[in-house]
Amino acid sequence: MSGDGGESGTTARWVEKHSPLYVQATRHPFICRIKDGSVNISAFRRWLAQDYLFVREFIPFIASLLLKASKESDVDVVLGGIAALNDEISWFRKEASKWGISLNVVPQMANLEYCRFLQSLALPDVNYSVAMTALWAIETVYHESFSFCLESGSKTPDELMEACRRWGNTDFGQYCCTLRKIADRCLETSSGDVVTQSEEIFIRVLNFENDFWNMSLSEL
Ligand SMILES: Cc1ncc(CNC=O)c(N)n1
Repeated sequence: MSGDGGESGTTARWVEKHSPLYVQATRHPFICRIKDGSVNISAFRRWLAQDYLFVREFIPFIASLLLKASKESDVDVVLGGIAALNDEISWFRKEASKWGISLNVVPQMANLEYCRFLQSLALPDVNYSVAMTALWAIETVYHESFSFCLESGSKTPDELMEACRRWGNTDFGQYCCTLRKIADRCLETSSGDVVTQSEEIFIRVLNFENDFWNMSLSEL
């Protein structure tokens, strides 16, 4: 991170300021149990089906960012994110069939609420900096969580490695780093009101991610 501004930008200050919440979202018991090999496979199966529904809702949200981006390089980055989702949707279908899971499930409350939040952020009047902060936070929580399961010494079960690599790999980490730089650049020239709104959105994303993991762990 050193030298790329990662320590000094607005987003880095927020991660520091809200670190208990950030750690809760990125080192959740669901993730820790994947990493130590003790995860209940039925929890993983529940997560997979629910996350597929989430990703379906994530597509219109990221498409809304494509419409709002004006800088050519931002358009390229967001377009890359959309292209990756195309591959991701195929992966969910393949993974579901491997596990014998139906993707035609009812969204649970935590998922419904998170998806409703995404829909509200996709509205045309939502500021670009606010929406970009959300995209950075959503992607970064997944990267930080799943890359943790790939660290040496992890006992991540073999059959879960593909999921962990999908969001934990260094290319995805690079994408998150690029999103962070875009968000920081936008926030630098945003009004105080927009900066405040963006920080609130960051906090809400962390809470939604935490609730999503809780939902995946809960016995139903
Ligand atoms: C709940 C949640 N948060 C973030 C991501 C990662 N983004 C796209 O895949 C995800 N799949 N699910």
